[in-house]
Amino acid sequence: MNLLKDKILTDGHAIGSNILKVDSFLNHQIDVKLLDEIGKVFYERFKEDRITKILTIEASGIALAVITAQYFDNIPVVFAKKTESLNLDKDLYTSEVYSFTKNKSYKIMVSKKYINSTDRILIIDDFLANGKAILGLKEIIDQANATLAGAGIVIEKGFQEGGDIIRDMGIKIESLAIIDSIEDGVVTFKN
Ligand SMILES: O=P(O)(O)OC[C@H]1O[C@H](OP(=O)(O)OP(=O)(O)O)[C@H](O)[C@@H]1O
Ligand SMILES: O=c1[nH]c(=O)c2nc[nH]c2[nH]1
Repeated sequence: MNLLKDKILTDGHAIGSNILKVDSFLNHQIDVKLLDEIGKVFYERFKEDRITKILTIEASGIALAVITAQYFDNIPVVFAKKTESLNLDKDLYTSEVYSFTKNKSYKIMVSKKYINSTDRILIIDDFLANGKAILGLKEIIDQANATLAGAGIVIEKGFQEGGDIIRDMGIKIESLAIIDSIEDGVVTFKN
């Protein structure tokens, strides 16, 4: 997606050779127009997949999931929670995710009320790095006997292992920008 790649080149910043900082438009301050264009592209890539629900993980995936859902006739968005709270149901699907950016593992939780066996789920997230977030969400989808129809990712870091792991599992992934490398502050793309 050229609009996205141009935005990464103009407004993204490398932190070392592993982290891309895109917090001015994607995961802290949000460029709503860009997100809207991203939502349209995800719809084009998954419109034949009979998606019934979008699943993401808090926090960064939520805005993307909501804007994308509007193009799928306002299907529900469910986001996995990372912290226990009094207003969270007790009957939960859970799994464990290691966060690459936070360097720690946490439990993710989804109420059993919100995913069921007839659902065909589209996972939406801002980044794919080592694939832990997608794998954790897949585990929850599997527990619910629902179907994982695919994953829409805004930025895949192609130099980390997640993309290969997920594709080798036969899961459809659509990444709108795939980064080949980040070297001396310069970002190059694969796609
Ligand atoms: O492929 P992975 O190695 O799982 O990396 C991708 C995940 O990492 C980031 O989440 P983070 O833990 O930084 O939380 P955030 O959504 O609050 O930014 C990002 O939002 C993805 O969910
Ligand atoms: O803002 C981010 N930049 C990254 O490089 C990254 N990798 C996983 N999650 C990420 N989030």
